[in-house]
Amino acid sequence: MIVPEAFGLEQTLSQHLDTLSLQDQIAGPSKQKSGRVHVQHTTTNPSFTGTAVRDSLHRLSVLEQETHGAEAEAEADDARPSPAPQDNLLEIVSTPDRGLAVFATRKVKAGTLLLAERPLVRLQKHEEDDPAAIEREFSRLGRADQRIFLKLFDAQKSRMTRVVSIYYSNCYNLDDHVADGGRGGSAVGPFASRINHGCVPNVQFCYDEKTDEMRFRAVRDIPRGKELCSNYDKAVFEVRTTRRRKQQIHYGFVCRCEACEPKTGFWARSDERRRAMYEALRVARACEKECSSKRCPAPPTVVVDRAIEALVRLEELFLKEGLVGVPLANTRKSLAKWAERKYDHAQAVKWKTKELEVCKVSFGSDALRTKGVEDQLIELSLKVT
Ligand SMILES: C[S@@+](CC[C@H](N)C(=O)[O-])C[C@H]1O[C@@H](n2cnc3c(N)ncnc32)[C@H](O)[C@@H]1O
Repeated sequence: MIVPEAFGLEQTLSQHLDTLSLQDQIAGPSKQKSGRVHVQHTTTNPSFTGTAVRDSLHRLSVLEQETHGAEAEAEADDARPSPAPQDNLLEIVSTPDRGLAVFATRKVKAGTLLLAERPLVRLQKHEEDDPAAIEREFSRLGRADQRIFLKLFDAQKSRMTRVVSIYYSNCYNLDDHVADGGRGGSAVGPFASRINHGCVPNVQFCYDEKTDEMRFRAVRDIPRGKELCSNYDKAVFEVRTTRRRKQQIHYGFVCRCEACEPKTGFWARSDERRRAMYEALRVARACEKECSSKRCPAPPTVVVDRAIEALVRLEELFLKEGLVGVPLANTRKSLAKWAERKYDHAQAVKWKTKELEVCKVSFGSDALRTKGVEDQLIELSLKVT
């Protein structure tokens, strides 16, 4: 995910999301630093369609068992531990129009941990803007890892070194996944870097600070042969033309997912749903502003009810559109907060329980956020008479 904040990009409605506690939606590789890079859609990947590409991936998680080469064995020293998913759930395939892509080799259930890998390169928050820091971390890699890194996607060809450009083309933001005072920053993972963007993502990124692992879980059931996609953008409520403009400017590609190039009546109405999401967010945001004003110590019932109505609508829209990961969790979190403001603890428990369900699926039971939600649920339950 990446770090629009860290790379000085426009905030637009993500500011609204902050207030609504919807801030940690972003989940994809970083946008290129605005003003510094002219991103063009180029691919250095081979374009042989439908061929599993395993040459550069011998040390990567899910393919590890079947692809250990002598060289990898020799250099596998500085070695990341084998990731949690041990069987070959995923494969990397070259596509004609979007470079390499990750596919499920068999049906997986929502909540399945698909990938867990330690970063090749990770930077602290204060270093992300510093090309010398990226070069330094790269130079500390073993030769095999350097080769893997240099084969990753490079979104641009000029103005910054290849190593720096590859870092910005593939890094995920870690800030939302660390405890206060934690290290945050961003990281590039060898396998994670091959996951493409989709506007209706089926995987959710999460970083585990304890194990230093980048993890991806299925947020819905994924059929065999389906591509895994994460959402690179926070702004899930934008319509396809806006998304496209941003994708072209910041990443240099045009998404052709079901929401961007609808082939059914249902997906043809995606923009309608996203406009309605935007409107619901706008109303909830206005209520938040009203309630946080100093002149309004206790929120009027009418405002609370308006906010809840808007957020319930938003929740329905997310479910309908299939945005069932972080956006849904954050909406339920906001609903629990508004129910509490109304002293309706039973409703607050209901929404917190629903938030917890999504967190377990999207982040896993041991994730920081999931554990935090569990604690909040216990506290809330004590208030229910
Ligand atoms: C982090 S890389 C993802 C893996 C990449 N396809 C590769 O070959 O390594 C990000 C780049 O992949 C391509 N990409 C990602 N999602 C895409 C999509 N939905 N449609 C077209 N290209 C996409 C873009 O070139 C983007 O800048």
